[in-house]
Amino acid sequence: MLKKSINQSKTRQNLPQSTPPLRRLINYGQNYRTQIWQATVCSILNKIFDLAPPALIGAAVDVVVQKENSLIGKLGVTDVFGQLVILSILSFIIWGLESVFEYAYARLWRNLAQTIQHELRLDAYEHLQSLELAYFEDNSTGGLMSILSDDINQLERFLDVGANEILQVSASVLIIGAIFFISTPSVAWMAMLPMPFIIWGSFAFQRRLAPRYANVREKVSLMNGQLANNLTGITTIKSFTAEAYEAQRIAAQSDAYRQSNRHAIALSAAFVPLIRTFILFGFTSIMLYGGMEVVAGNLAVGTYSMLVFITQRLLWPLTRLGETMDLYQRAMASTTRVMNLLDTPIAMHSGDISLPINQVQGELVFENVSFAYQGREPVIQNLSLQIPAGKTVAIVGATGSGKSTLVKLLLRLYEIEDGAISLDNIDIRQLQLTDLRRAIGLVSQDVFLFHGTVKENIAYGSFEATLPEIIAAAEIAEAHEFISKLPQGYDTIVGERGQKLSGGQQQRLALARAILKNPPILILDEATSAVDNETEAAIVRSLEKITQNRTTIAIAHRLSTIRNSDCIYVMDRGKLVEWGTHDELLVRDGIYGMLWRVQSGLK
Ligand SMILES: Nc1ncnc2c1ncn2[C@@H]1O[C@H](COP(=O)(O)OP(=O)(O)OP(=O)(O)O)[C@@H](O)[C@H]1O
Repeated sequence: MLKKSINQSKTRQNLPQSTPPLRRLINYGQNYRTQIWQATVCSILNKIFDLAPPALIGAAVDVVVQKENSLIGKLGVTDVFGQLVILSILSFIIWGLESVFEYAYARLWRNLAQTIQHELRLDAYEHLQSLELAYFEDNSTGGLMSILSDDINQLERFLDVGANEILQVSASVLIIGAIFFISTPSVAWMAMLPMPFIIWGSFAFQRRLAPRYANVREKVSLMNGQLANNLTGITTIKSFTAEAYEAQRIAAQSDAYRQSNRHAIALSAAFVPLIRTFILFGFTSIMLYGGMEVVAGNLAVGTYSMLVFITQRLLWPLTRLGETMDLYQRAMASTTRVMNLLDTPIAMHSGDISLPINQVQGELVFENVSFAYQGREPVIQNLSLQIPAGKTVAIVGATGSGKSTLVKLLLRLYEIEDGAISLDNIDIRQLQLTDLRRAIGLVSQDVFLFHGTVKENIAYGSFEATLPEIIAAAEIAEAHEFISKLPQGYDTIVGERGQKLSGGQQQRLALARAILKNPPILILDEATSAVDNETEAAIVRSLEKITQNRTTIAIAHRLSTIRNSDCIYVMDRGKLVEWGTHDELLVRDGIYGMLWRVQSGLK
């Protein structure tokens, strides 16, 4: 299924963002052309059979008034009862077919709506996952959530009923218009008179409603952003007793949403009454003029009653156009947002060179690397560093000096501006992204645990791992003991973001996760900062075994944990200022020497 949707997104062409949303949607839906045609045919056939009863009523009146001279009578059945029997049989057939096609179109449209919303959500999610981190920094989680859920649901609602409604109203107008012009050309123009006004009115409404609904979607997104942020930060809200303040902020966002909806409702509610006025004009004209024509003997009674019925069938459904238009406009506002997401270009492209994990040696070279976050001062400047395969190096330096940024550049979470980073002499931009990232195990400063069990969280990324392997990794990370004491051991649920565990416990699970991944390159970014000194010492001891013959980069503020590294690099404001072993750096007596003295209490 995943593969299918990837292929589907490949077959559609990217249209410019200025393209009308409906065209963008049709372009997206080209893979469903067959289903759309089938559903369209069923909708139209259903409408045709739905329009037949007025003709039957007209024929029945014709039979009882004209008797053997009726239309059916002229076909050869002179007996009135026989004529009525024929009409009854016809009614059965017509109503039966109408029901069959109603079932068919409802099933087809509704399933199509489900399929398109499912595929669109998957496509949008997969695309979102491929976007670079900077995109997520510029867009709120809540806002993106509202695109993936609300906006896509809005589209589903329109496809569910709206598309059929538009088709059937159009079919009614065409069929009934044709009947009118064929049967009674003299009064046909009267029934058609309101049409140009209705069409003009609909377009005028659409134009004015579109920006109002775009505004509604924008406000929903802002409100969801705020809600998601507050739910994530609920502990902070409580600890700062900011509940009233936050409730007020949500009230303001919710009110802005309400106001934007009011603005849209003010216009959309006026649509139906306005259309009704036009319709009334057409309906009463037919009734008056047609009636007078019957009295004058220019029009048959049967034709007259059919005309009155059919005018009503033609014009009244147009009042429903208001609701459909509403659904349509909302859906188009949502389509624009979903399509904009789908058309956001992927800035980070994978290279072509494959480097299977079992062939990685682990030699890393940074060569004159420079980097700045978007719109910020440079964070890394002209930095060069070489890590031989299998060695352990440490990076230390003041907070904000760019250590974590270096790791993000190595993982290609951001693209460097200048210079080059290579793994085993291959520029990482030429490597397949998945191969590069599979080769690296990262325990980052901010641990993220998923809602699920301890076991699942350790095995995240190593989905095939067996329980003994998971336990072995947990033992190295000094996590086995506390896990065993949890109520359900390895099956204990950790809660969203791991909130049912302490900071140190979360960190050890993340460490176990990286150890289980068994990558040729291991990066420990403050991996033990949240555990006590004793546990940290135990972890460092067990890590010493597993970091042998594995390229390891350790970032740490507590220098005692990295003193045995093969080389220690000291960073200061984006540059490497000192490097060497622990002893060499102490002799040098620079920044490292000073930091060491402070931490070991010598000064
Ligand atoms: N996503 C980002 N967008 C903009 N600026 C950023 C971003 N991430 C980090 N920075 C900035 O880049 C600089 C380096 O950050 P980095 O996280 O690399 O420092 P660090 O040395 O790892 O610090 P610490 O020891 O506190 O973890 C900081 O000034 C920070 O404000």
